[in-house]
Amino acid sequence: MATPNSNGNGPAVTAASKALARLDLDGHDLPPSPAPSSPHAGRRRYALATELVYTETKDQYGSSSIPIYQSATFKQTSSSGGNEYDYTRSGNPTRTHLERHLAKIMNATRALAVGSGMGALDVITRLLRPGDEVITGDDLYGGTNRLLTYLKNNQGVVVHHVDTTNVDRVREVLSNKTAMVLLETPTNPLIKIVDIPGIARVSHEINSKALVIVDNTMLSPILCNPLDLGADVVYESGTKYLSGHHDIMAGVIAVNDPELGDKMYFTINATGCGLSPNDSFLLMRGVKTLAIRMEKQQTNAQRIAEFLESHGFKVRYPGLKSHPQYDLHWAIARGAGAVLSFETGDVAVSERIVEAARLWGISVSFGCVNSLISMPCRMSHASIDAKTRQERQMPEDIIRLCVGIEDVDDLIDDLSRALIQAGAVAITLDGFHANDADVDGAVSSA
Ligand SMILES: Cc1ncc(COP(=O)(O)O)c(C=O)c1O
Ligand SMILES: N[C@@H](CCSC[C@H](N)C(=O)O)C(=O)O
Repeated sequence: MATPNSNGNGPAVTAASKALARLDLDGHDLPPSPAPSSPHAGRRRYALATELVYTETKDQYGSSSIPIYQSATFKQTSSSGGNEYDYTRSGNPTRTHLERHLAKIMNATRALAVGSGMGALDVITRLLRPGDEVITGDDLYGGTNRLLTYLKNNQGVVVHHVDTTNVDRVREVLSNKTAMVLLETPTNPLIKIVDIPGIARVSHEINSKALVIVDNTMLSPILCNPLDLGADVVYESGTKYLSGHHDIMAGVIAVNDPELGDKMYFTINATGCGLSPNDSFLLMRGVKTLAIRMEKQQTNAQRIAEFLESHGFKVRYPGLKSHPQYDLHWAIARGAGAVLSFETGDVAVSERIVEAARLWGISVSFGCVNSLISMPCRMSHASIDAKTRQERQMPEDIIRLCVGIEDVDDLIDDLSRALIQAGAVAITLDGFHANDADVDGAVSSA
């Protein structure tokens, strides 16, 4: 029986609404086979900042934002199925909408959304087989290092940590056993820059089957599209810039090769790590403001990096001309991002600065609207043992700043007060400068 529409002016189930019902939420014709295994990207027509906001949800109510399909299971029209979705582990309309939107902004044909950034790397590394080799950096997010160490110790995977800022170091270990080259740029927390196109070229030349995988968490798609630079797979922690408010955990994978996409979708369905409908909604909402958040965050970060450098601290930030890989960074990215690190030369002083800050929250993570301060060796990278940290030249006193959207003068005032209170600076008639500062010295070697 027909039900009245919202105006009460006649039946809701008209020929037009029946036609609409054959379209999915993005207005695409429903394919005959189940769509969750083959979501396709919308094509980009506008500038990225526009595309971030622009989505079409053509449901029968004209919803402006994607509804949260908070349902584990879906009714079928017959015992053999008939509905596009059957079970949320396998696919959910809110997640599909998000994945299509992400594919569009990541310049991919397919994106997959999972429960965390580490979940994304887990899905990717399940493509590995015992005996496969992975080449990766010697400055990496601690959780990435932990998962790779697990694979090495338990799954028979060989892991080479090399200086990925040098293409020749990667070339030296590439072979027909290389299954993956896993890159992070800028690296977390030393802010080293990696030549994605150079490494992709040499990797594919030496082994056409090697997958070049880029963790794009530090930049996000608004600043870098690794798939356009020769990468085969890009993944990100959606917990960071993509969502932007530290209210969800999420991970995203994007590819252009349909076979790779299908293999990773299989893992997501088989293991049940797909992003929940509610978190898919929140990630979708967050993504829409990515451009404006990043613009403000990196403007603030630039001011703070310049402030610290001008007071004699050794600062690592690709927005500073003193960064030794400044040109390389700007060849692969459209902005410097909002994470920077600096050293004080003394672990106890660093500890006092972090603990004296008020506006800057002492937290791991980054990419959020509020500013954070941390000591990576004790926090985000504590899972890398002290000996390895030392071998990889990770300074124990390094402080990481993850800059948010607050008023930059407030951030600088709070940081200045913390530096003074911690005894990190010598106060002179002209102002203050880092104790024992080599005043010329920003990053002498990254
Ligand atoms: C560079 C980088 N990649 C991946 C991850 C993992 O993301 P998640 O915390 O969402 O699992 C993090 C942080 O956690 C990170 O900093
Ligand atoms: N206890 C966590 C630490 C997460 S660090 C989060 C983020 N990637 C960062 O760099 O701050 C863990 O051990 O994974």
